[in-house]
Amino acid sequence: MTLVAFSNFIDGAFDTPTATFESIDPSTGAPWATMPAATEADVDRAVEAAHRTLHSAAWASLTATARGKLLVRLGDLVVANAGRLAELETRDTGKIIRETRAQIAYVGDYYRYYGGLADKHEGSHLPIDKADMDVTIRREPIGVVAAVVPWNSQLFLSAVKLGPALAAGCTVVLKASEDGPAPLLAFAELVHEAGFPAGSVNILTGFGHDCGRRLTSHPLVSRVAFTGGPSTARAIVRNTAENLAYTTLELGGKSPVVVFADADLDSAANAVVAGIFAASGQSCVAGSRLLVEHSIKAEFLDRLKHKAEAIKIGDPQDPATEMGPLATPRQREWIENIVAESLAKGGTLVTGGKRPDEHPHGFYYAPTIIDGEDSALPCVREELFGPVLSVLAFDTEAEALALANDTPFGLASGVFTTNLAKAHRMARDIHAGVVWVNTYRAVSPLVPFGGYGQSGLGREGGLDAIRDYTRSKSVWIRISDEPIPDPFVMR
Ligand SMILES: NC(=O)C1=CN([C@@H]2O[C@H](COP(=O)(O)OP(=O)(O)OC[C@H]3O[C@@H](n4cnc5c(N)ncnc54)[C@H](O)[C@@H]3O)[C@@H](O)[C@H]2O)C=CC1
Ligand SMILES: CN(C=O)/C=C(\CC(=O)O)C(=O)O
Repeated sequence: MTLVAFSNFIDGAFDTPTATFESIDPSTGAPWATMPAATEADVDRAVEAAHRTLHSAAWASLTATARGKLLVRLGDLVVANAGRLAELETRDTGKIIRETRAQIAYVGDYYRYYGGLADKHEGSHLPIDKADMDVTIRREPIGVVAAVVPWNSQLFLSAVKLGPALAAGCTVVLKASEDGPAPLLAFAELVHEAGFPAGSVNILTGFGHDCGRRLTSHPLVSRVAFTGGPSTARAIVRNTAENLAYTTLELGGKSPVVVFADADLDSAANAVVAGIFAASGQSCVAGSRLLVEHSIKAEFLDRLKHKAEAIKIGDPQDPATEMGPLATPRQREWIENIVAESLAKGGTLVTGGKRPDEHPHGFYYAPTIIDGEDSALPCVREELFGPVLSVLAFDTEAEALALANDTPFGLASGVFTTNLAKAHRMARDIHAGVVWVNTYRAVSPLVPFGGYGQSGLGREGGLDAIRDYTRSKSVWIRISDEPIPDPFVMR
């Protein structure tokens, strides 16, 4: 079978790669494409192009309004090409087509949102406490941005970086994950078609230890926007010791979903399924810890077991499929090891815990529920990034809250109750960047997103994200005609 060949997009052109690697279709386990493995020299060319463009007359002459229009155009192109990009993402990552189509069509709204904001983030004029001075604060683009993303939801996770970065007037080098990079390399064609000047957006893929390391430590990079795992985040922070780049980190989670006895249990069960089995659990916000009130535990687990066992597992390109494979064999082995260890240490398997017999090829893993009853079990502590739900029970609201916060992570959470006061108390007291009440896994370009603790640093989405791609310049203008008084004291 002929493999489809992809290229890096550097300085406005698609390169002939010097090194390549094969990309595997997770639903078959067979290679289907060759991807460029960006070398350190490729990274240098991309960063130099971004830096040159940032300081070019062409970029400087693009007003914020004009940049905004380019972003809106890019959003429109993403929507128009959502079907094609979705097929590529599904092929390269195994994420089901139902989800990739819908998610990518919505990604268009992220570019439109930041396009609209491009000429609305303003500097300020200060009511300065000195009569002979006039002080304004300019907000200037921070510089060249290195955006580094993982393999799940790559178009989405790129949009929350590229959108505010370009709106702020930065130029960007975006590194797609070495796992499933096809949709981002195809997205580069749309950047080109939208009319962004050569060098303003560069997109490449390669491995973390050389391409990622060089990019995030490059002396011409001023800003790193990273999404990925906590151990990679530590490596990135060490890399940025070289360039002192301002860095934001969107990391993993072990998000609790708290179901009280007074909840609408049908709705809660659907939300729990959405939280842990959608995207085969490969979501940073996966609701991987179910905390359920003791009095309804048996009934609720029974509902979940039936729903989990009814999930249609299959070809991710089939619109009827509800759960596809995991993205990589490495991911599946990690999950299998943690599940085996958790069962050996006393966890009770409610359902799943194995590769589905009817899918011997590809990296499939069955929807799995483990009744924990011990919050020290590895499946309760570790982020699995897979379709594995751990269940713990509580008797009181205080106990539910303590369990919810019993994790070094703090990305997302869900609370299911019909008691408004209880919902507000839980929303106030849960240590997480997002609390969903009577819903789960809802996102919007308008809403900031990010974690507490080991789940990261900084926020993406929403108005304030643009600010993180700017830095302030304070301009002091003396407006007195009198000569400067005593030169030996601070003004
Ligand atoms: N908070 C959020 O918004 C999200 C967080 N994630 C997290 O991402 C993780 C899963 O994705 P993976 O691809 O396995 O993550 P990963 O951390 O292994 O890789 C992420 C990216 O970092 C690059 N990288 C690896 N080593 C590097 C280095 N030394 N220097 C620079 N770059 C390097 C990789 O090539 C890839 O592009 C999970 O922990 C998940 O929770 C995933 C999606 C969203
Ligand atoms: C990051 N996110 C919300 O802002 C949710 C995602 C993206 C991801 O995990 O990659 C999701 O649930 O898929």
